[in-house]
Amino acid sequence: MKLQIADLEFEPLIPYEQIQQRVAELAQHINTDFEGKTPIFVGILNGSFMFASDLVKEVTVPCEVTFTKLASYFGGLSQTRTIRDDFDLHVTIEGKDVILVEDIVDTGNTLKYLIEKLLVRNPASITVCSLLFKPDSVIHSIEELKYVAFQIPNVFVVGYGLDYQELGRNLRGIYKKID
Ligand SMILES: O=P(O)(O)OC[C@H]1O[C@H](OP(=O)(O)OP(=O)(O)O)[C@H](O)[C@@H]1O
Ligand SMILES: Nc1nc2[nH]cnc2c(=O)[nH]1
Repeated sequence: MKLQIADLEFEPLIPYEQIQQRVAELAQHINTDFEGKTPIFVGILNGSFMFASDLVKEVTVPCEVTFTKLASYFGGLSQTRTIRDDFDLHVTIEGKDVILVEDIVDTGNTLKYLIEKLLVRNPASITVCSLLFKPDSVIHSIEELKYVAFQIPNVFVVGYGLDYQELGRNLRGIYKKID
């Protein structure tokens, strides 16, 4: 089933059921790895809102949940050089185990920026959990990236929180751009 979003066509890549299954598996890993701890999940808005919501529902260790907002694609297909820091974390992370929740790691630029910013606040640890990872696109490798639901090729995707021109975030599955 093809999908038109603004001027581009997309086709299905990952169905909703498969996403739910992998999200539950990642949460199980987190439950095991963070047993006895109280991590703080930090969702990176906008793209991570749906993933963060589904992920924390499967988490059974006590945890905090908060969000920060960064943007650099501004609805387009490729990254601009500027990272816009829309809103910062307003909770202290000193001494806490931070789990950053991303929808996608592409060049790694967003996470590099955010991790450098948060490290000076002296968290106990920083770990990254991302729904999608494009290994062929990485410019900055992120050693904190421990949990990945799906590795995908270097294609532009929308759905399940991800947008094209701010559209498509509400789609249940993930769709890839048709060339
Ligand atoms: O690894 P990178 O190349 O930095 O790309 C990943 C970032 O790009 C997207 O954000 P975007 O700027 O599109 O903002 P949004 O989450 O509000 O859609 C996505 O949510 C990641 O934060
Ligand atoms: N919507 C969307 N945002 C991105 N940010 C980095 N890569 C992507 C992508 O493939 N799709």
